[in-house]
This record gives sequence, C-alpha cells and structure tokens, in this order.
Amino acid sequence: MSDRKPQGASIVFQTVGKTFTKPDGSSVSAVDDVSLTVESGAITGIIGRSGAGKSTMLRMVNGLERPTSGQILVGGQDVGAAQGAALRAIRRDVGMIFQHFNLLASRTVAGNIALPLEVAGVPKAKIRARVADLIHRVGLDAQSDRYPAELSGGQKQRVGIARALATEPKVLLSDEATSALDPETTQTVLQLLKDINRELGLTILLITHEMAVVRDIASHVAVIEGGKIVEAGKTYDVFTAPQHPTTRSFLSGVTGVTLPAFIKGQMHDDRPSGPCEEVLRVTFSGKHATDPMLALLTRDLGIAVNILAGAVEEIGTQPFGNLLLSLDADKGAEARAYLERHGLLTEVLGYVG
Ligand SMILES: Nc1ncnc2c1ncn2[C@@H]1O[C@H](COP(=O)(O)OP(=O)(O)OP(=O)(O)O)[C@@H](O)[C@H]1O
Repeated sequence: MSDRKPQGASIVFQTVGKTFTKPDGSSVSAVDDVSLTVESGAITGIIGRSGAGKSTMLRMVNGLERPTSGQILVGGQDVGAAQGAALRAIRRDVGMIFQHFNLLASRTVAGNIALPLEVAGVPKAKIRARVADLIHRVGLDAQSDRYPAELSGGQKQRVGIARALATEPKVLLSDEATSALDPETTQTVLQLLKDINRELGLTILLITHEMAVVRDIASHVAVIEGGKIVEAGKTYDVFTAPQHPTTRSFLSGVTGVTLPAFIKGQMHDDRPSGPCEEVLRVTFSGKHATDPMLALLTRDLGIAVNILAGAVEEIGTQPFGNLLLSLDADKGAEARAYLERHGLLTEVLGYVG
C-alpha cells in the first residue's frame, strides 16, 4: 500500500462511564464503569443487544463522544483529553466502517476513498497512487469509476474499508459492518477484514449483535449489557465455557444445537418424583473435542445415553462440540462427574418425567 507498514495500537478503557442528558433533563447511563483492554493487532468483538452501549463505546475510541468518567487510551494517548491537532492525529490513527457504509453518492469509488486524504492535505499525485493501491487491495479495480448507486452492498462496504484505511490507521472500528449484508457477502467482507488484520497488523474493534460474526473473525470478545461488560475473554474460552446468562443466550442462537420441541415441551426445571431422565448439555473443547467420550461412559460405567442433538464447530482452527443428551436421572451425578473428570463441561438443562 505504501512504504510505511501500519502497526496496531492497543485500546484501553479504564473505568469508563458515559452519561447522556436527555432533552427532558433526565439522564441515561450508556456506558457504566467499563474496563477493557483491546490488544494491539487483535480482532476484538463487542457483542450486545440494542441499546447495550456498543456504539457509545466505539464512538469514544475515535473521540466522537467524550467519556463522562474514566479514560480511553489509544496507543497510550488519552482520547478524551485530546484537543485540536492532537485529537485530529488520533482520528487519523482510527479508521471506521459503518453498517450503512456512509458513502458520498456524488463521488465515485475512487473519489470516496480519496476524501480523507484530501482532507488531510496529501498531495494529488500521492493520493492517486494510494487510492489505486487501496482499490486493488479491496478487489474493486473494475469499479473504480462507478458511483455508490451502481454497487452491491458488499462492494459498498469494500469502498468503506478502503476509505477507512486511506490514512493508514492503527485501529479500525467496525460498527455492525456486515449487518446489512447477506450471509455470503458477510463472509467475503469478514475475510477481507481478516486479511487486512493479518497483512497490516492493525487492531480491529468491532461491534455486533451476532455471535456468528464474533466466532468467524474475533480472537477476543466482550459481552456488554446495560452499559456494563458482563463477560470478556478469548473467543474460544467464552464460547466453550460461557459464564453469564446473556452470553449463553447469544450462543444458543449460534451453536445450532437446540432441544427438539417434543423434549422441550415435556421438560421440568426441578426433578419430578419417580423415575425420570436428566437432560444435559455437554461441551467438548480443545483436544477433547473428538474423544469418543459417550462410548467410554457406557463402557466404563455402564450408563446408556440418548443423543438429542449435537454439532461440532470450529473457532479459528480449534474444534468444539456441543451435545444435548438425556440419561437416567439416578445416574446423572455419576455421569457428570465422569465427563468433567475427562475435561468436558456439563450443564443440567432440566428433567423429563
Ligand atoms: N446522544 C444520545 N443522547 C441520549 N441518549 C443516548 C445518546 N446516544 C445513546 N444514548 C442512549 O444510550 C444507550 C446506549 O446506546 P448505544 O447506541 O450505545 O447502544 P447500542 O448497543 O449501540 O445499540 P444499537 O445496537 O441499537 O445501536 C441507549 O439507551 C441510548 O438510547
């Protein structure tokens, strides 16, 4: 792209709070006491429901909003305290892409990508060369002179990505960048972001309400609810051993493993009296993901299990599996202890009488 290879910068939220005052004078706490370190060069996802505070977190990283309390450091620089030239310098280091692309309809692909360079006062000849490079990087050589209205959603987002990269940022912020795209186009845009992250080493912080996006691209994830981070860690760890109910509910939509309706309809939270079956979720991860544990359970303890649903997925290059089982409730504790001893995680979902 140019002679300088951009390097990532870390983003550190230190006990950050953001309160908005509404027109009627009441206040809303959008972000509340958030501490989070986004590693330099990593792809980190912030996931949360609508109104959880995701956009506010992102907008504080490039100085579009200032925190009410705490600090945000980008590459060690305090964004909230920066003014004038210092703030402009931080903004050059932080590129952003948007759900609805935010392209100028009156400018061509090349013209849109050139815009931040024109604003930064880069000489024309240099702009031309850099724009050509960026267009090539995002695979739009044939569309260079087209206008946004003549592009598909995926192509528009590629323009957005190229424009965000124009000033060679250290950080790329992504605000639901694939939410308006179909699943196939989403995959190609996520792949482009991964390639950029690997080749340029820049830090990517993305917000999303889809766990599938986190699974497909992010090495780290933070779950936000009501302005607070309720869980954070490596994506693999959070997927295989989610701690918070909100995380679990996001995951239930993405693992593709749900109880068959006929079982769900009969299930009780508490164990009924008399003979019954315990319904279990078993999570396999890392080196245990492909172990034949259920066969071993039957062989070693003589406990038979019914498989209700299951899937093995990959996060990065690591496999993890989710199985829903039922077995004689009297044998439940023994079976769970056996599986846990062999490195699997178990969770009792309920009982069928
Ligand atoms: N400028 C503002 N003035 C008043 N309230 C605001 C403002 N910006 C955000 N809020 C409020 O702060 C809370 C968090 O909003 P935010 O947009 O950060 O959530 P979000 O997780 O990004 O949601 P969405 O996915 O719907 O965009 C919400 O209650 C929202 O109404």
